[in-house]
Amino acid sequence: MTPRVLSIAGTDPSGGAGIQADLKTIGAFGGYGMAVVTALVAQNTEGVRSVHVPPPAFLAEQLDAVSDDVVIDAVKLGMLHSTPLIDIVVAWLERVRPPVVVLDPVMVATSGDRLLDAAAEAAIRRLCARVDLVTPNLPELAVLAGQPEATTWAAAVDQAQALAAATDTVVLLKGGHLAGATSADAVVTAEAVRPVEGRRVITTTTHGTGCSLSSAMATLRASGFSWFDALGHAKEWLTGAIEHGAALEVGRGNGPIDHFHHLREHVPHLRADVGSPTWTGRAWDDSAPVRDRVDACEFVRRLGDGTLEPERFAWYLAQDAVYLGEYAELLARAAALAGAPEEQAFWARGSVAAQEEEMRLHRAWVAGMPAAAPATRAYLDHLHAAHRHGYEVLIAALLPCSWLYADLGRRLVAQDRPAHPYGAWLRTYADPAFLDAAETARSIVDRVAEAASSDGRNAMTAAFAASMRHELAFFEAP
Ligand SMILES: Nc1ncnc2c1ncn2[C@@H]1O[C@H](COP(=O)(O)OP(=O)(O)O)[C@@H](O)[C@H]1O
Ligand SMILES: Cc1ncc(COP(=O)(O)O)c(N)n1
Repeated sequence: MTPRVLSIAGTDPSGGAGIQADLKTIGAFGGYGMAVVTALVAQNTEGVRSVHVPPPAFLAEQLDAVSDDVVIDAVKLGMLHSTPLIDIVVAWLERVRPPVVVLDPVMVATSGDRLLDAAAEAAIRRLCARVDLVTPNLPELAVLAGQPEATTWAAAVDQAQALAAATDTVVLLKGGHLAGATSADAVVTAEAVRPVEGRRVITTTTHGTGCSLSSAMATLRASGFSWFDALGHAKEWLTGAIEHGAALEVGRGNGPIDHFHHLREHVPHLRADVGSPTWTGRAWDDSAPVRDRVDACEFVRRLGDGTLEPERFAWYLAQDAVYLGEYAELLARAAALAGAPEEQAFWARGSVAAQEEEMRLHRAWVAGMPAAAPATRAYLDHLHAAHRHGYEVLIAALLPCSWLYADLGRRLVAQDRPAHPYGAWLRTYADPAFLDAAETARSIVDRVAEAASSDGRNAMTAAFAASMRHELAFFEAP
C-alpha cells in the first residue's frame, strides 16, 4: 500500500525546507504526499524575509478538505507558528485521529530566524504528549525540557529521556548540532536509548534536514517499520542527500539537500557517471570510501572548524613543505615526459607553482626544514615509483593531490569566518585559479587515459587509488 502522508507545515519557496522538503521526502520514500499550509514564508537558503499567516479558520478549512475526502495514514507536523494555529491542529487531530503523527517542533530556522511565537512554546510542549514521535534538534529539546542547551551527547540523551518520560512519547534525538566526526541520532523512550550512528558530512547544505528527516520517519512508520528501523533507513538516505546537496548548486546560503539522489542512479541520463563517462570520473567515484575517511578524520574536521591546535597545524605545514618540494620536482619530470607542448607547459607551470607555494609556506609558517615523516616519505616514494612507470602512471598518481585539495578547499572554506585561525590557508585551496588547474590536470589525465592500453589504464587506476590512500594517511599523521 502506498502510505498517504499529510504534511502540516510552513512553506519554503526555494524548495529546501518546510512543505516543499516534506513532499519531496514523502515521494522519495514511496508515499503519496499531501500538504496543508500553516504559514507562507518568504525565505531562501540565506534566511527568512517575512512570514504571512492566513486566518486560522482557513487552516481548519484546508485540514477538513483533506480529511473529509482522503484516508490519512500519517501526519507530519512542522512549523505551527502560534497558539491559535496549534489549537486548530490539536482539535483536528482529536477528531480525525490519524494512526501516525510525527511532530518536528520547529522553532527557529537554520538561519536563526524565529518560526514559532515564543508564547506558543508551552502549547508545543503540550502537543508533544499527543503525538507518536517528536523530533527536536538540540536547541528545541532544551526549550521542551526546560533546560540549557546540551553540549554533550550524554546531556542530550538525559534531556530526551526526561522529555519522553514527561510526555509519554517517543523522542528522536538529533545530534546534528553537536561537533564530532559523526552525527548520531537516537530513538529515545523513558526506558531505552537506541542510537543510530551516521557520518558527519563536511558541508553547508543542511537546509531542511530536520523537515526531511521527520517526513521520512512518518512515511516509513506508515509503511510498517519500527521507529528504530525507520531511523536506520532515513539516516542512510539523509546522509547521502546531504552529501549530494552541494552538486545541486541551489542558492548562496545553506543550500538544500538532494532528496532524490538515490533515484538518479536509476535514471540513465541523470546518473553522475553518464554524460561524463571519463576515466577520472570513475577513479574519483571509486575513491569515495577513502575520501569519506578524509572528511571524517579529526585533523580535517578541526582544520575546518578552526579548533585544530596550532602546533599540529604547524607540524602538518612543515610536512606539506617537504612534500611540495619533491612534488614540484615530479611535476617537472611530468613536463619532461609529456609529448604535447601544452601538456609540457601545464606541468611545468604546476611545478613552479608548487615550488613557490613551498617557499611561501617557509616564509609564512615553517621555520626549518624537518625530516620527512613516515607518511610523507611513503607518499613521495609512491610518486617516485610511479615516475619509473612512465608518463601515464606518473600523472595519474599526481592528480589526487590537486583534485582532493580543490574539492576539500571548496567545502572547508565555507566554514571560514572572521578570525578563523586557518582561514587564509583554506582560501588558497578554494581559489578559482587552483580549481581551474585541478580541472585542467583532470582533462589531461583523461586524454592520456583514453589513448592508453588497457594495461596502462589499469596501472593508472592503481596509482590514482594508492595516491588517494596516501592523502588519507597524510591527513591522519599529525
Ligand atoms: N553535517 C551533517 N552530516 C551528516 N548528518 C547531519 C549533518 N548535519 C545534520 N545532520 C543530520 O540531519 C538531521 C537533522 O539534524 P539537526 O541538524 O540536529 O536538526 P535540524 O535540521 O532540525 O536543526 C539529523 O539526522 C542529523 O544527524
Ligand atoms: C517553513 C519552514 N519550516 C521549517 C524550517 C526549518 O528548517 P530546518 O529543517 O533546516 O531546521 C524552515 N526553514 N522553514
